[in-house]
Amino acid sequence: MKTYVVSGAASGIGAATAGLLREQGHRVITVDLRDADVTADLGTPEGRAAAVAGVRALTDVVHGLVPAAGIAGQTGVDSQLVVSVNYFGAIALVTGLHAELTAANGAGVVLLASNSITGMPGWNAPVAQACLRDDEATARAEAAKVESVMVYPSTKAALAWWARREGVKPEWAGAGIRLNSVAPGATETPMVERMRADPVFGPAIDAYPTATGRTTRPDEIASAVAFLLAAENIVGAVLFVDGGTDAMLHPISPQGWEVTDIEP
Ligand SMILES: NC(=O)c1ccc[n+]([C@@H]2O[C@H](COP(=O)([O-])OP(=O)(O)OC[C@H]3O[C@@H](n4cnc5c(N)ncnc54)[C@H](O)[C@@H]3O)[C@@H](O)[C@H]2O)c1
Repeated sequence: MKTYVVSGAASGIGAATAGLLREQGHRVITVDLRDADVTADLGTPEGRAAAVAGVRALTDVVHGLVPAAGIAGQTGVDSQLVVSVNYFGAIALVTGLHAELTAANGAGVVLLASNSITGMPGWNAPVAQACLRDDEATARAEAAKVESVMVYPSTKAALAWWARREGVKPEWAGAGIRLNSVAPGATETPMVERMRADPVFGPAIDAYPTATGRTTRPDEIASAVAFLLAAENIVGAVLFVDGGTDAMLHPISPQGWEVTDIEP
């Protein structure tokens, strides 16, 4: 039995992930605004500190961490809150639990990115850059200039890039901690229901093509997360789970080479 920490576990993908890990016989410590072992607001520095302290009070060892708490960018949602919850709330859990992850001697971390990182190419770069400099004040200031819908993919691109950049460093890979990301497409959770109800951006949700002809179920994301948690030699991967949307829109791998480069 391993001990996993899942944030955002009160709903959607986090709930499905916590459920699957429990079914597999593991202990799961949940973190959320509500209905969780550790109740904390990951949108504030105080809340993040309380979340880390709350988890530490329950365990000395964390075999895997899934920071799934997040909010969508949509009409009426504060762009700055999207930055603070989605990026800084997730990274604070990972860095704050470094000692407990190291103690596992082979831990996995799976960040929740999004296929919007390639599906919405106009996302705001200054926000992502400030996130990656760990500069929350600038990231929030840049976010305040744009619609939250374009800030959302910035935070998700920054998460995926952080896992690739940091994942190969001695303090993570050398400590046996594998950092990876899952990039879901539209997944049938309360978040996507709220986005569909958005009068401006709602229609876009179901406008993206999929090769499978359907959106993704939360349990399908949970399976991919559980796979990456257990995959012992995968580092810095960005695993798209989106029915083929990314492959259809962009015949370019995350490594930067084009599929046409290797075709005869
Ligand atoms: N559903 C999708 O289509 C989709 C697609 C790509 C990525 N994602 C990502 O997957 C993750 C889970 O999304 P979901 O669809 O399950 O959403 P959801 O709204 O169903 O669940 C999100 C959870 O995060 C929690 N949360 C929100 N703000 C918080 C805060 N400040 N502090 C602590 N907890 C907080 C909520 O209480 C909720 O339980 C998110 O990071 C989201 O961006 C979702």
